[in-house]
This record gives sequence, C-alpha cells and structure tokens, in this order.
Amino acid sequence: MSISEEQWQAEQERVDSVTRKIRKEVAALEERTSGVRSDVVEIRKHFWDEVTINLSNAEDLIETYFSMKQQADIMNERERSHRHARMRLDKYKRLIQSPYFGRIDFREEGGKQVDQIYLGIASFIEEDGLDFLIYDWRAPISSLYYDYGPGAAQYDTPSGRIAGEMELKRQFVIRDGQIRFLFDTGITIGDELLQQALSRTADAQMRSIVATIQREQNQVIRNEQAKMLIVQGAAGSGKTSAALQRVAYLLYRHRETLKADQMVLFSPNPLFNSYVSTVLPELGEENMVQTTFQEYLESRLGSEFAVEDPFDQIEYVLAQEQAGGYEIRLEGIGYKSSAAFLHLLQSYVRKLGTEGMVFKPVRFRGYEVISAERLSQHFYSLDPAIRIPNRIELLKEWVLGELKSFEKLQRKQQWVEEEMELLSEEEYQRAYQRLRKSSRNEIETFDDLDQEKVILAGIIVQQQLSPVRTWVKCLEFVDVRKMYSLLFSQNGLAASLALLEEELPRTWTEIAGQTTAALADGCLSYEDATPYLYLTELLNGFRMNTHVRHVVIDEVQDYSAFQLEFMKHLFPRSRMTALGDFNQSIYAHTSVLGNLQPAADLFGGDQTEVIRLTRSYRSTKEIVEFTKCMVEGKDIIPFDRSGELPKVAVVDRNEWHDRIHEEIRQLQSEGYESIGLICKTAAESLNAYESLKERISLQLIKKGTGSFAKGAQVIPAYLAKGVEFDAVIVYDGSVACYARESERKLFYTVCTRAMHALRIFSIGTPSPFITSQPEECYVLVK
Ligand SMILES: Nc1ncnc2c1ncn2[C@@H]1O[C@H](COP(=O)(O)OP(=O)(O)OP(=O)(O)O)[C@@H](O)[C@H]1O
Repeated sequence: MSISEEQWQAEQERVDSVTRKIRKEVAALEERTSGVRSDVVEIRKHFWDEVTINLSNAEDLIETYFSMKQQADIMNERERSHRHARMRLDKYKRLIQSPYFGRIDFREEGGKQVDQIYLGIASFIEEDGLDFLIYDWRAPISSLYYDYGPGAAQYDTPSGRIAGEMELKRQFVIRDGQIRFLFDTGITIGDELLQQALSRTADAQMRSIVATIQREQNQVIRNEQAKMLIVQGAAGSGKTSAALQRVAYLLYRHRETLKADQMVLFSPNPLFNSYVSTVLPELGEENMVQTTFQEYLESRLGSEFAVEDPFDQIEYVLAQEQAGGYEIRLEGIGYKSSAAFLHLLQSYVRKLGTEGMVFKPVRFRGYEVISAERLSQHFYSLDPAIRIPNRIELLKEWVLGELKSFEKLQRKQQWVEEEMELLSEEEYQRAYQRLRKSSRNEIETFDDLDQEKVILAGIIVQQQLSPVRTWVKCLEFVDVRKMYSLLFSQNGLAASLALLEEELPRTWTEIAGQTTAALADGCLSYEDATPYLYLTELLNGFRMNTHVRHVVIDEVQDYSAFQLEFMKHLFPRSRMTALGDFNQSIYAHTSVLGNLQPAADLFGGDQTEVIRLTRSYRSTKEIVEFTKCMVEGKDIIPFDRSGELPKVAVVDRNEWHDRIHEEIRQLQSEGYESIGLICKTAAESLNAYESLKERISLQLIKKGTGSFAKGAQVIPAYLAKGVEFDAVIVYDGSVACYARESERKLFYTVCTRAMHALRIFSIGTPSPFITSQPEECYVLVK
C-alpha cells in the first residue's frame, strides 16, 4: 500500500521527536554512569581503607568478616547498577539510529480509542513515565505485530486475553534517524521488508531478525509451556535465528528470575559459536553460555583418554572407505549410539549391583594397602538395596577409614625415618610452621627430640598419603575403564545382557574386537565417549548442573539418544529447546534415523511440543527448488525471492582450479563478498587451499578455527553446518565424491549454505544427487 507524502512527513517528524528525547536520556544516563563508574573506581581504590582488619580473636575475626562483606556488597551493588545503566545506555544509543521498525494501530474490543504501538528493540517511555513511545518487541502487545495482519486480532497478557481490531500495520526501515522505507502491509506481514532483509549479502556473523519475525517463528519464540520444545525445520527456515530471539524473549519475560548465565547453547562447532555470538548483544542482552558437546566430553575424559572428536570421526567415515574394518566401525557407530546400547549398559549396571564390579587396589609406595578383592568383598557386603553410587560412597568412606589406620602404622616404618633425614631445612621449617599453626602457636621450638620425631613422622606420612586420599575421594578406585572394556572382551557378557527384542548387532564380535583394541591403546572413539561417561555416571553418580535453567541444542539431529539422555541428566532443572533438520543428519550415527525421535522421546509426549518450520528463507527460490528434491523435502516452501539457476560445470582435472579461480573472481565482481568453497573433507580443503592461495585471497577453515572473516573461505562440508555464504562453490560435486546414500544429506547441507548463488564443479560425471533433479532446475555447463 502506498504511503502519502504527508504520512511519510508525519512519521519522520515523530522519528525526529522520539530520537531527540532518546538523545536527552542518553546524555543524562551518560552523566549518571560516569558518576557510578567513578564511585566504583573509588570504592575499589579504597576498599581496604574502609575495612577494619583485626584477626586477634574470634570476635574480631567476625567483625572483620562483616566489615569486608559490607564493603564488598556496596561495591557489587554499584557495579551491578553500573552494568545495568551501561546496558540501557547501549540500547538507547542503538535506538537513536533506528528507534523502531513497526507500528500497529489497535482498538480494543468495545473501546473507542485507537492505540498507536511502535515496536523497537527496547522500550522507551515518555518523560512523564506514562506513555510508551516505543514498545519492546517482546512486550505482550507486540505479538500482535508478528501474528496478525489488519483485521481482528488478539494477544495474551499475564492477566488474560485481549481482543480487538488492528486498523493499521506499518513497517519502517530507519537508518541514522532517517526513514528509508515505509510500507503499510496486508495480511502477510513483512514481505517487502523480508525481501530486503534476505536480499542483503551475508555477514561474518549472524544478525537478529527482530523486524521481520514470521508468524510461525513467533510461535517458537514465545512458547512457554513446553518442557522440551522441538523445532523441526527445513534448511534456512530460521531455526537458529528464532531460537536466539527466543532466548532474548525469555530473558525479558523472566528478567527477575532468569539470567543469561543460566542459559546454555550447545553448538555444532566453535566456529558456529562465534558466528551467532553477536545476536543477543545486538538485542541488548548479555550472551548466554556457549559450548559444544565435545568441549564437555574433553573436560570430563580428556585426562584419561585421547578422546576422538566428531570431526575426526566424520573424516574417517567420509575418507577411509578402503581402511580395514571400515564397515564394522560404521556398524559399531550405529549400535553404540542407539537406545539398544543404552539399555544394554543399564542392564549391565543392574548386574553389577550383584556381581562383577571391578576395583583397582589402593596402593601406597608400591605396597597394596587394600586389594581389589577386599574392595569388592566390602562393596558386596553392603545392603544390595542401596543404589550403586551410594554403595560406592560408603565404600569410599570405608577406604578412607582404613587409610587412617594404615597411616598410623606407617609412622613407625623405616622409610619415614629415611625421609626425615632427607628433609631440607626449608621443608623442616615448613613442617614446623604447620605444626605451630595446628597447635595454635603453643609450640615455640622443637625441644624434645622424640616428640619432634613423632610429629615429623606424622607430617611426612600424611603428606605422602595425600595423593592417595585424593585418588580415593575422586573414586578412582572404581575401574570403569576395565568394566567398559569387559563388556566387549568377556565372552558372552554382552549377549547375556541384551534385551530379547534388542539383540546385539550381527557383527558384534568384530565390533567388540575393534573397541577392545582402541581402549587398550588409550583411545576413546567418539562413539564410545558418551556411553563410557554414561556408565561412569551410572556407577559413580550423576554430576549435575542445577544452576542452568534452559538448554538450547542446535543441530539436534546430530546427537545420539545417548547424548540427549545425558544432557537431560546433566541439567535436571532445565527446559530444552532443540532445533533440528533430519535432512541434515551428517553423522554416521544419526543418518540412519529418519526423524528427531530421540529428542521427542526424551521428556515424553505430554511435556514435548514440536513446531515445524517449512518455509525456507536463506536461499533463492531456484536454489531451494534444486535442493529440496535431493531429500524428503516436498513440504519445503521457498520464500519468493529469485536468482540464477544453480550452475553445474563438468571440468577436467587439469583446468579445475583455473575454473574455480575464474568463478571466484566472477562472483566477487558481481558483488558477492562471502564465498564458501565447500569441500568434502579436511584433506580436500587443504588441497583446494594450496592450489588456489597464490592466486586469490582465501581463508582455510579447520576444525579449530574460532571465527571467520568476510571473503572467500575454503571449508570442509561438516564445518559449514549452520553458517551461510552469498555464494557457494562446491569444490567437487562429482559421482566420485557424492554418491553413497550416506552422503546425500551431506551434499544437501552443502548446497543449502548458499543464499544467492550456487556453483558446482564436477570432475567428470556429476553426482546422482544432481542428475536426478529435473533438468530445468539447474544449468549444466560442459
Ligand atoms: N524472519 C526472518 N527475517 C529475516 N531473515 C530471516 C528470517 N528467518 C530466517 N532468516 C534468515 O534466513 C537465514 C537462515 O536462518 P537460520 O540460519 O536461522 O536458519 P536455520 O533453520 O537454522 O538453517 P540451517 O538449518 O540450514 O542451518 C539467515 O540468514 C536468517 O537471517
């Protein structure tokens, strides 16, 4: 709908007036924050002046404690208020540039007055404190903007539902305080604005979509009922974008009780973490905690094993077809990630409750203080009704008690005397100081030689036993490694545990052989890492994080049933939002699954909601039409934005890199800044990089790369998950590279990274995933 010049003029005047008011507020806030800042600096500088320190007796100690606490509280309070003021200031500064992006005129049912609601990234209130000049996009009334076009509309508030009539819906693009575009929209919201947003070039970092959130995405953002919200959506349907907006929404809605550090995002890789890290700050929120599952595994198992990461696993799967035992490993990966294996482990632990626990003997200076047999005997003498982790806890206490008796006996041993003679002056002094401290300064000197000996012996034994005690306290005496290994090496054990309907895989003996060999080498394959940790937790008790209240899992299709189960235990007080697309399951353990069932099963039907996003926003219509037939994508609806047809060039190996070089130059001259040259594996990426780097500026992305800049990137397919490029060049899309069924989803993932242009090079015959597409979907260049 066209806007008259007067309307435009009136809106610009409002923008001017509102920005003037914001500027005024910014100036006032700046003054206030600099005041608070200097307060904080001052308090920090004089912290100790204000604290009365006196440690002479218990009373003084208490007084000192309270004096310090009071001073620290004052400082924390000032720092908090400084931080809040700064955040407000940052938000308002952003509002000056672009105060709002939408307006709705809404008349409540039965009322006469029409309210004009302007929406922006934060609220801004008139000086009188009554009128909202801008409503935060997350306010209850703002949902009208995302859910309805002009006509009957309603929204929910904490005190009930409000219905009425939307009389106008207007969209703005305001930059530097100037209205650049103004549209009145009809039933489908934001198409003009969305067209613009999607036609832009890609950024090195993801952007917020606050101005153009679509109705179905709004359902994701504002859902508050589900304990587990699963968002199942096509490539480019805005799953990640909606989830990040959702985090901002939840932080706003529950700002009294929910803090950013109580929300965790599990990303597919560190690069993705950096890619999305700017969205929340752009919305004026602090970032949530971002991590990867691998980081967690490393933190738990890294000191015990060389833990394989998912990237090395996928490299093996993609590039080691010729290796001996390849098919066996693949079967092993599938089985070890399944619910059947999870049940097998549970049943193993039940059995261990009555027999088969393996312990490591407690040793000290080569001497066996408590043998493995005694540990086992004591463990099984405990009431079998007590859960295993609790029995282990009791066993630990018993061991510590035994160590105490052992310690006393050791003091008289010859080695202690020898150690005593070897004590340096410094060690001697240290021992003496420790002794003084423990006897509250009553000892002045070591004047009695015998007493000195006894005391020193005690200290020496205690010190030397300290690592053993720590070892015991960390439950290292429970030989989980051995028990996990036995599951594969002990004849008939696994078979006796498998449930009838969940028999062991046909090639169990071979899988078991591979696993035992790897474990013996100190290696833990990626597929073994979570089951191993799971067994550890079932035996030793689950380590939980009760602080976290919301976990967002991106690319959930890449997690096994095991890993999800694990996360649920790890964050027992947390809700979850899981985003996935089963058409992008690239890992061997999940590509067999045709759906997101493991995620759906996690909390059960009544606590789980599934929202499907079928519209794809990232790529042009041509790219979506080309890619959707590669997978089960008949429901995917492209957003109506046109571009060129994907181009497939069949080339000879000797002209290959010249042609790619030419293509990159060509794309750059057409204004595409971000270009992804996507290869199948890391080795292929390195080859591409080495062959092109002299001719063109390129960045090689490896699994450890933390962030990526704008420009041309060479990247292995599995690291391109979740990110996007103006143009994608597939390095080699030939039948030699992508033909196996297991590579179909990888190829789909690669092609769907393109926003505006897709070029595929093929050395010889193109992949069947290309040639099976209708001819009119792409251009073939020979
Ligand atoms: N409502 C929207 N307004 C503007 N842009 C949008 C909207 N929804 C999605 N986009 C854009 O579409 C692109 C894809 O979004 P996003 O990465 O969130 O999708 P995804 O479903 O997580 O994709 P994938 O599964 O393929 O990684 C991004 O550039 C995003 O900004």
